[in-house]
Amino acid sequence: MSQETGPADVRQDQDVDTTHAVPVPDPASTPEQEIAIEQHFVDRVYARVDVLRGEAEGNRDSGYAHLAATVPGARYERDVFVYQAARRIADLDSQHEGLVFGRLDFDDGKVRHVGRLGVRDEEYRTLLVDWRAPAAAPFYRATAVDRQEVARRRVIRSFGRTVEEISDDLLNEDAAGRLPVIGDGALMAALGRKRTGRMRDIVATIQAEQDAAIRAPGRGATIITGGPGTGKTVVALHRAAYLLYQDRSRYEAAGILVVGPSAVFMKYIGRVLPSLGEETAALYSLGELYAGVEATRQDRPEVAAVKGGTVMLPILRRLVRQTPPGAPSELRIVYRGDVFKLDAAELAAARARVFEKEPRPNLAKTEAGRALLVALWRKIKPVIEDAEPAKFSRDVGSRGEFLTFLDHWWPDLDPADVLGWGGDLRRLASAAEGHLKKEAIEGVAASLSEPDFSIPDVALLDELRILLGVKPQPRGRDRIRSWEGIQEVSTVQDRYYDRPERQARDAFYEDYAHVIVDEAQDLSPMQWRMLGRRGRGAGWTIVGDEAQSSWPRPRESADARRRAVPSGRLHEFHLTKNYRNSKEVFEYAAEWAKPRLRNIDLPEAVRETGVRVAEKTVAADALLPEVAGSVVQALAAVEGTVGIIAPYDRHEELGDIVHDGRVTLVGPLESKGLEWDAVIAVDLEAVAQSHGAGVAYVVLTRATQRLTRIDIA
Ligand SMILES: Nc1ncnc2c1ncn2[C@@H]1O[C@H](COP(=O)(O)OP(=O)(O)OP(=O)(O)O)[C@@H](O)[C@H]1O
Repeated sequence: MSQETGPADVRQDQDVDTTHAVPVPDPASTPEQEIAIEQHFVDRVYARVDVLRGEAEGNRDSGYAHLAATVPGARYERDVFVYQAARRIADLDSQHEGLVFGRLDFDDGKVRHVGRLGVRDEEYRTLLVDWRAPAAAPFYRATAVDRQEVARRRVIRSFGRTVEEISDDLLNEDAAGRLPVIGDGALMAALGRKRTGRMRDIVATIQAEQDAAIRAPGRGATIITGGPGTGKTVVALHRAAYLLYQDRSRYEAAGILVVGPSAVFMKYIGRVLPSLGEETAALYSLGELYAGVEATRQDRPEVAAVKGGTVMLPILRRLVRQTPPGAPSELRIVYRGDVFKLDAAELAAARARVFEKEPRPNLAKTEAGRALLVALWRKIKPVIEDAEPAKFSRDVGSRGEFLTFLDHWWPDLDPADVLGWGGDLRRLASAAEGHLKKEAIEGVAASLSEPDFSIPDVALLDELRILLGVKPQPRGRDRIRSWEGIQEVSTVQDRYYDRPERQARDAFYEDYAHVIVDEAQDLSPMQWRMLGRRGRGAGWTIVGDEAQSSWPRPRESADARRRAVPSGRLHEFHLTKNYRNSKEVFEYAAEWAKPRLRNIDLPEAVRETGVRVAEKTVAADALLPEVAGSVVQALAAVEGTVGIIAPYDRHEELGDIVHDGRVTLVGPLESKGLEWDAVIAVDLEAVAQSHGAGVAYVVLTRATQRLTRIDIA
């Protein structure tokens, strides 16, 4: 299928009529009657979608392309089906979230329904407007002050194909006698729902300030800031879906990269885009952006602070130039009856000459062979006066023993091996001389000698890939699927949740059209460099909250960010309402954080629960029973998830109490971006001491309903 016949054909714009007729409303109608009215409409949409699905299934077998080219109108059918229905309906069905979720009643009596995708009726008139279309904007933007001719906004909540609930918002008071108003606020209902451990889309309740950020232009850099729980993550994901809708051919062909802090976080957000009917973005955590590595280990904060800094650049450059372990220290050859040798110092000098010509060792093998021959020639020439350089080079340069020596002396280097050299204290000390203090060298060497890579190591590996000149691996076919027909639909879910499939492109792919960075305040300069490489020509969406930062040198990071993100137009948005925490939880967190964090950006929490934060202090040996008891209480008090956030050195001790599927135990850094209905925050002062007050503030702002803080006496 060609991109040209893509979604632009099925976009609904303001210049076409996107409203449709409905029975005249009865202001005295009951909730049940109103639900029945919406159910009737929802049934009609699904019936239409089923027809399209059936037709497409038939068409697939009888030569789709041919049909599309010859039958008038068939192109439209094909587009609707292949680009929208086939890709999305299976997802939407299995999400149990309604295809139709919104309705606008205008002052003139016309009605527009808004849904997860656009659907037209038999006569190609709009039945349902895609939420991303301009015609859907009033659903999110209209307010009592700026009504945009909207009299009533209705949120329709369904389970699968069944309408369950309606919630109305009357914007035009004068319409009260004409329109029924049902329900009490879709937003509050959504915020109060139990959490399942997977982030949900917010398509039915996007707020106006969020909508503006979602619909910002794709090019240039969009910066979204806001305190905890203001919806930065969820907005960034809706933005990805919006960009795909806006310019599908561009964003699908070149790709959108979404980067978040940890694998746990990527799993948490992994369902949002499919539930919006999109699954072609590549979702990577910072520990996964080097192909073949899935780092989840955190370094100790002081080690991470060194590894993430640009101080690593000169150190890596020196490391790359070191003699590889196991390289021979002497070259001997026999030429015309005489023995000639290059000793360790001469070999080192030859190595240095190679680097003068080509700094990337993996691209310098020919140069390395040449340097050895030149060094040998300098010895041979005075001894064998009639020797000819060209003949000498040919003879010696093609000998098996010479080539074998070259292979050992100048092996192809793998970034993982070279980074591993840093685990050798002597080697690292030599590379880091003049750049790092002794304790820092020892800490980094100890961490690099671990058997697995840590998250900060991934940016170092990526830097080494460039410094070494690693040849690009044959990339194979991009894992973007071609969506030629209906077969694709049956396994969308299976494949999506199969981890590698959320990574629609390989980790080294560098030509993204858009890069979305979440929790950007935590990116180290080395991580910015790694991301910058992947989005040289991209638009960027950068989302974060400085107060929640765990990176100790924000200026250095800001500088690296400026270099990574191409200069261009800047679009800035600031979100002001906290939708996650109850007022009680957030006020507690804010009071704790205010004296400890500068320039803190405090949003307003919109929801009250009446449940105050519980504080307990226990002796160290009583920690386990206290946490266990709090977990039991929390499980009884909330319907959804319970999170224990504890310093890493407590995990072994506390691991035993995690039996219930609703309970998770995470470290402070993994809690970033996540949320639970109830949170048990263990030893907050220790968290603040080792990771900084910003991370402790993160811990305090993860609970939607209940927070228990357990300190150690
Ligand atoms: N308009 C909305 N309608 C319903 N729920 C919303 C809305 N906006 C945000 N939420 C919910 O609020 C919670 C917080 O959102 P999100 O995680 O995106 O915030 P954040 O700003 O990234 O938070 P943090 O910086 O603390 O990690 C989520 O459960 C999200 O679904």
